[in-house]
Amino acid sequence: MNQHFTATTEPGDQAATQDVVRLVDLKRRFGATAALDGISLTVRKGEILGIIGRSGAGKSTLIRCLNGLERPDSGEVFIEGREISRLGERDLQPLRRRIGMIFQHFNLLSAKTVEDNVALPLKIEGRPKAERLKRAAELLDLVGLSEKAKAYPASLSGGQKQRVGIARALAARPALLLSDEATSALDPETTRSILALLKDINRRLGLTILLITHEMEVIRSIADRVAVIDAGRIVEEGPVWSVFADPRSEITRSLLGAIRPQLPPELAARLLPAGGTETILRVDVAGEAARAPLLSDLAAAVPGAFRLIHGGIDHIQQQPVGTLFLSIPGNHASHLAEVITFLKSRQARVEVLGHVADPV
Ligand SMILES: Nc1ncnc2c1ncn2[C@@H]1O[C@H](COP(=O)(O)OP(=O)(O)OP(=O)(O)O)[C@@H](O)[C@H]1O
Repeated sequence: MNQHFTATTEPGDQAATQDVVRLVDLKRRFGATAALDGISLTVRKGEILGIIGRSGAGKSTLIRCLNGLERPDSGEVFIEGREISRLGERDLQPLRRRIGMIFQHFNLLSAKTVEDNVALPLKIEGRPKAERLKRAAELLDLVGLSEKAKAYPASLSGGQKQRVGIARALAARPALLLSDEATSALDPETTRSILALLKDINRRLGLTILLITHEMEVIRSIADRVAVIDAGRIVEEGPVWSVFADPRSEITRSLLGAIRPQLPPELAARLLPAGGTETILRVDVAGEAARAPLLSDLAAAVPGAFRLIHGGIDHIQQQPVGTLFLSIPGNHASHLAEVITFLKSRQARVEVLGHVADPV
């Protein structure tokens, strides 16, 4: 497994007791398929952890192990420090309430009003009606839907339905909000507003969120850390900005796909494997390397022209992350080697993409 940073918590220390979820070497097979093949992972209090993987990677099996609907063949599932994977139904029920869930298709009850949907978890807990209605009103205010309290789900837009879903998931004051592809059925603008709401609730209430998704854009918008799973294993894990800046596994690169900066197609089509009069470099920078005046320093350090032909610096989690595409004119191996050595000395990652016959 590629580890972008090492865990700093030791069992028993203060930070470890702050873990809302801890999975230890979780395994679950279905016949010949290893749906979970040794997953170890923690969700720390107050953080947003994203789990991303392609279809069949093991995400649903992981969720079912978390809420006790599936028993792992081996390994442990701790929720707020309590191991749940061998508990019976009766002991599981109160622990399940510690996890609020939101779903792709909202799962609202169509015959109940918005406020009754939101209050449902409290009704199941046997809370008095006055308390349920007060809490539902507070939560509808939190998600910006107070005026819809008496409406029925059918009269709401997808985004409004998901806001109701979020309010309902929070009703019983869970320790963890588990979002299972919660924006996958929404258009991009509604997705942005739901993600902004989740981030806002995370900041204001310190709510811990586990986001399960197959979309990197979702991870990029709000997650603090990301774990990439494939074939039941974690193939890469780290702070979102660092995984975006330096994806180590092929699966992560492929999931990043179009949201990783690329050379424009018309330029990419002109690339030759050898020869040509200019060399095209891809230069990836992040963190300190992206804050430094890299290009002016390059110009000062290595005589000879270069041109910036595409790219720029973006920000993920307040960290600069960027990709610059440079054209190095002339076909002098020693000059090119000097440019590359300089860029690498500044912690940039450099890739020779190819050569072009005519100036870009
Ligand atoms: N009950 C089951 N019986 C047999 N095979 C199963 C069962 N549940 C899951 N699997 C297999 O385990 C693997 C992981 O499935 P899982 O549903 O956890 O993946 P996923 O990442 O949630 O996929 P998707 O995004 O498509 O929902 C898949 O190969 C799947 O076919």
